[in-house]
Amino acid sequence: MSKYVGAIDQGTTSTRFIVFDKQAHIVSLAQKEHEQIYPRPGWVEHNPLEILNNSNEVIGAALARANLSASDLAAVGITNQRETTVLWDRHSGRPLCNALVWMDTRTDQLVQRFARDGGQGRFREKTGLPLATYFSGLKLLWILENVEGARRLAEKGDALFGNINTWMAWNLTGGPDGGIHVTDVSNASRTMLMDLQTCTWDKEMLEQFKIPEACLPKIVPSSSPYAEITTAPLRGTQLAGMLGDQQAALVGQTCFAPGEAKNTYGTGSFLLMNTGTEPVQSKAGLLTTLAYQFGDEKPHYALEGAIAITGALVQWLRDNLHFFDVAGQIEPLARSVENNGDVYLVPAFSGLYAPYWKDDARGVIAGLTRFANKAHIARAALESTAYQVRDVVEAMEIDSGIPLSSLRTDGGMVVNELLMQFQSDMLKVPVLRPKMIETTALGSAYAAGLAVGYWRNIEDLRANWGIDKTWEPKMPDADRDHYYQSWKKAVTRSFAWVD
Ligand SMILES: Nc1ncnc2c1ncn2[C@@H]1O[C@H](COP(=O)(O)OP(=O)(O)O)[C@@H](O)[C@H]1O
Ligand SMILES: O=P(O)(O)OC[C@H](O)CO
Repeated sequence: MSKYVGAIDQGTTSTRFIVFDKQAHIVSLAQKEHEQIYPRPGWVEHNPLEILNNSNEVIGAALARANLSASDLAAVGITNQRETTVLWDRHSGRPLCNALVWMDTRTDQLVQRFARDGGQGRFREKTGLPLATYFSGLKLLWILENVEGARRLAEKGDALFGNINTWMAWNLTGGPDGGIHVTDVSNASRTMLMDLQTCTWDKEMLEQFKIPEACLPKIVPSSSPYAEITTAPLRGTQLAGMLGDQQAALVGQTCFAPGEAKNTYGTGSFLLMNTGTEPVQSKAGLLTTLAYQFGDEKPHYALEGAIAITGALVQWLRDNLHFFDVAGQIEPLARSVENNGDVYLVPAFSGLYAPYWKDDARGVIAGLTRFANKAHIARAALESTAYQVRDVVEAMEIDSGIPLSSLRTDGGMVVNELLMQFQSDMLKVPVLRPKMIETTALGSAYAAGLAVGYWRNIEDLRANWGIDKTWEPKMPDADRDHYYQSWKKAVTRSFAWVD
């Protein structure tokens, strides 16, 4: 048996390759950011070929760094930014256009069209998702309607649809020369085209959205020996795991029991609670989603509070307003003032996701006075993450009937101690940061490792989890209430901006 397992973590901002050992320690890691393309307000694109090149680069770099070769890996898993949509020519392997990123809002007209035709309730019951610009089905429809030749090729099966996991798997396993065209249940559940109960493409949804089945991948479990990788530098390794990144973090945090939950703080933030082997419909604005399916076991479901913009707001302060040069500098800047100076920043850049689902909301800064300065805005930006997480925690408590007793966290923002303390204060529960915060990559490594017997069962995985640091709530109730009520007021100011 080889010594390690590898994970390709293709996120919104960057691509990582991480090699893990059996105790879930990182043996090697390489990472590279890719370009964010903003052709118009509300549009966000990635170049799928750049992502592919970066992925090959980081795989090569991580292996070289630890002096490893493909034969040292028992298996490889993929985890990915979800919903982001690619359509490519199956003969040339070239994408027909840039990938439409999950936070892109260009499908707002399509959303309105289908909302007018009714169906919202029925779509939600089948797919677990509200009609919104977020999901892949309408992004694919937009490409079919707007990119020349796309529909003709897709109907003949000459153009293939995939989220980033599918795009990567196809390329890793041969591309035009026999690459597998598959997606796992967790990713498929974000297209709005899959029936949650049967885990198959839903004929009625395909018909409604006019999506030709010929371009769709086969839906497979999240953990299974899919195929051998045929391209260097991983040639000969089994591709055996595939999970949307937020579901992967749930697995990486070993939230296998109903009621167990985690929150990942990255570009956006995503709180997922395992609800067991039956889907639970949300009444409070959450998504019902596939969590994972290991081999031929029953799939597990989750309730999800998806927040579009959290870490992306830090990037926006860095790149668009030039407040600082690197993301980590937001913490000393925000700490340089005593509090937010009554400033609230609602980052509704892509509308508001859970629990509001307002496509027509846009960002606002509320409460500005002559007193407010750059540091107050930075502090308000960090705080907006914690308020948004409280919004989805409250919804989760309504839907699950389970009060949150503590929050397991991970993702790029959890190094920010000011944020972690404020989060604990806003939720009035302890916030836990595990020793391993690369839980997204770890989750897909777990899926791949389980498929080939590298780990025997989920008990092996649970044994690897441990806490690095805990933050306890210490803010007086009156202050907590003041902050959160002001936030709720600011949120209403962002509504109904787009006509
Ligand atoms: N010290 C920090 N404080 C606040 N935000 C941070 C900090 N360091 C990184 N970030 C944010 O974390 C995000 C990156 O997290 P990551 O989990 O790698 O994201 P993704 O998986 O979405 O690509 C970026 O949006 C960045 O702005
Ligand atoms: O790449 P991340 O970590 O920002 O995650 C993006 C989500 O998968 C979008 O649904």
